[in-house]
Amino acid sequence: MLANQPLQQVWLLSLSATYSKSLENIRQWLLQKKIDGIPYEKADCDVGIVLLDETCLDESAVASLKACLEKSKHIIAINAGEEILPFYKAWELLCLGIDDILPWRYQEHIAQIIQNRLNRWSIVEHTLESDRISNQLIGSCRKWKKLLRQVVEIACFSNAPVLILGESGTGKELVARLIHDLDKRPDKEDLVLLDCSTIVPDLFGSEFFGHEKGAYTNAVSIREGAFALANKGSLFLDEIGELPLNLQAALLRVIQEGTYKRIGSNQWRKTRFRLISATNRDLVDFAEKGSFRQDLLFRINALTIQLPSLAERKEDIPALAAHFLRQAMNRSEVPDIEKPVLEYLMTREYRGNLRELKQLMSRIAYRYAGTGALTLGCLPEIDRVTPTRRPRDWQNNGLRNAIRLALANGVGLKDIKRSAGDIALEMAVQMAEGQLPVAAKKLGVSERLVQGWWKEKRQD
Ligand SMILES: Nc1ncnc2c1ncn2[C@@H]1O[C@H](COP(=O)(O)OP(=O)(O)OP(=O)(O)O)[C@@H](O)[C@H]1O
Repeated sequence: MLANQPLQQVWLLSLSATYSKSLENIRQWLLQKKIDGIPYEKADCDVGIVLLDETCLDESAVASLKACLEKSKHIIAINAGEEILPFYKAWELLCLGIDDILPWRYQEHIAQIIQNRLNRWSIVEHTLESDRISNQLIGSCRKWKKLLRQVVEIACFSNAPVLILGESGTGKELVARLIHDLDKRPDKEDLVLLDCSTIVPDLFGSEFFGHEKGAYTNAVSIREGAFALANKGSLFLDEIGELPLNLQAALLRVIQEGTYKRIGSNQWRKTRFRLISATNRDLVDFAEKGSFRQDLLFRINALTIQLPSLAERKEDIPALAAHFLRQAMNRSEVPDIEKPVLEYLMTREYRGNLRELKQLMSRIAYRYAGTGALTLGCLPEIDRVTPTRRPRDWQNNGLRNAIRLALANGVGLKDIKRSAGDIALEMAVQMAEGQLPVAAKKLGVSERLVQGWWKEKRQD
């Protein structure tokens, strides 16, 4: 039974030296409560319980917390102080990635809350290791793993409508299918998929509601619509942002009440499905401009999942490339990908995200000569970076998106310049395999500058 398997280990840490005594008391107390996994004290395990008080959130405490977050999948903070944490401090902790902040004052509930959280996370972690996920949803970067945890938790523990956001080709349909597959309803039926961008307006009613015989000239027999077909299962409305305004109103009632009438019938019918919607549009902006109904938006996004673009998870490109190559070659063993090809794959722009990488890998597979590693020669003409294309294109290579995101988050020009410089230095050193003079040459700067930067970085 998954639920009975504890997470591997739970460790405890005090962020304040003055709290080490209280930490020991709390540890003893948790031990008495026989919570699974406690007491391990290694700092590189699944769950951390961090003891803090409101006075100890200084720079060094935040740095320790960040280090803990690097090592653990989940962190619960126990606030041992007398006072409730001020909102801005609690918010700071949540933004850092802390899962929950429990006030020690509510001691009678803490053990049960921790145990419940551990049980839930245990199920999530074991599900993440299943073949269904590890063989089909490739990626191991922190951002992707965190997102998958969120998806699994939603799928296993909630029936609320889910809205999946993300650029085209980021895996929205794949995630929708995963949510349906992991849904634990005992009487679960099928997933019904409707692409809202392809529905002909005249057929909209029939597609969603179904029709009676004779309802239209061509309605020669009864037709079940998507609401009936999705009963007890899930309804996936892909590209929901493309649904015309007049058609959005018709969706409201069935989503809210679970009742609908077939076209040409006066009889109310019941349906019960999990609604999953997806879009690459900014629906909040659409709603503000009046092209998407605000009330529909509230109903479809009880839970929101934001998928990262491929540019935001570059570390996953080698694993994804190998996965798509395996699919394209239709075999489990695939050739090694030579370093220059990997470098090309890592630095290239992917406007179509994972779908574009997938297509590229099938083009590369097609050119593979059948033996040895994949070399640059396997790149089709169309994918080759020519010197004339490079200068014009390099800025589009995710940089514009990154700057847009930085500005939207209030990051100023000074920090943008510093970060861009740091990244350029880091990459050049990486590409030069640690040889600082070579990196300096690549960057067109003095060796002294690179050495100075390197020294500073190592001190950090
Ligand atoms: N994490 C992943 N691991 C492996 N394959 C993936 C992953 N994410 C997406 N893919 C593959 O990438 C392709 C695009 O994914 P999908 O169709 O789910 O994207 P989408 O966001 O729904 O696209 P669109 O918005 O254009 O409909 C599919 O072939 C899918 O199998």
